[in-house]
Amino acid sequence: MPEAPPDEEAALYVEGLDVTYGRALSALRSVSLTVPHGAVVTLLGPNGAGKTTLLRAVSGTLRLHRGAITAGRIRYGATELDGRDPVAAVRAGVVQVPEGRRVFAGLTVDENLRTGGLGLGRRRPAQITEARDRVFSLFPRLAERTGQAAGLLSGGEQQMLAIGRALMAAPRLLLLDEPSLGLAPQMVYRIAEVIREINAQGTAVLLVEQNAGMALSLADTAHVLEVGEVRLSGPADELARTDAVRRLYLGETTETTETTEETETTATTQTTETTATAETSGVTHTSRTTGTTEGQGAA
Ligand SMILES: Nc1ncnc2c1ncn2[C@@H]1O[C@H](COP(=O)(O)OP(=O)(O)OP(=O)(O)O)[C@@H](O)[C@H]1O
Repeated sequence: MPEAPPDEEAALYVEGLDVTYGRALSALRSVSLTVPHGAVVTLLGPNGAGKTTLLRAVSGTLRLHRGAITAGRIRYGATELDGRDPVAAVRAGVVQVPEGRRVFAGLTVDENLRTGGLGLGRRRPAQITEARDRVFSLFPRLAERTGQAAGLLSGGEQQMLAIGRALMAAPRLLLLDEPSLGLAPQMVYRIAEVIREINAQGTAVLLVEQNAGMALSLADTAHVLEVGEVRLSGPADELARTDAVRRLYLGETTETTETTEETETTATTQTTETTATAETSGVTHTSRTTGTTEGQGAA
């Protein structure tokens, strides 16, 4: 067994990150967060908030989408990640499962899995077998369908395959973009179980999810992104009790709860010049002064 890295060497640090697409579109502003070794961290937020952009920046796939980091930094342990080099991210142990279950429809399950971890260069056959065994123990259905074309799998099975392919690179940090999207409730439950299992085996997870209930039940820490900025951060269970999250992301009609006495910065606050943060019961609200407010519902 390789020696486990010290915690800080297997943690993701995003510091003051700005990302733009093209010349004009600012998608992220001053975003900072950490994914500690072995943790599950979730990003919530409405459509267009910048969640996928953050995952792309970390996985080095920004340039493929004509995006670029214009300020701030990302590092995984000692490795600097610049948003432009997916191979560097994979080599550092950071692998993304993109939204939309992208599998190679014309290739078999086995061939799809073999494309996982290609950026790692030459690996010993034993390492590949070990990675495949891990995938098959998590997803026995894939083991039964190794010779089947991926395009003929159900939506849930394709999602399993997409996650399985990422696991073939033996990531220490897995980036998951909307893994439950469009799946039947039973399959959503299964995917949640799998995420828990992957994490229990020592892989940290940065999870983007529209299904906030599922995401908050899995995560240690949660951040709410709105219009490119982190607006709320804290332990997932505490965030789940705030009025803003209950109303906007968990679909509840809220009355003020016993646990949240603070004035909330809701999803409706926009724009800004100076930043103020207030901490109450572990939840950090980041609000911007001089802002206008305007309704903006959750997706
Ligand atoms: N390739 C691109 N080119 C230009 N603008 C983009 C591109 N990808 C995303 N954007 C814009 O960047 C902003 C953030 O988008 P992003 O997809 O990161 O948000 P999101 O929170 O993941 O939303 P969703 O849940 O809809 O995927 C949006 O305004 C979006 O329109």
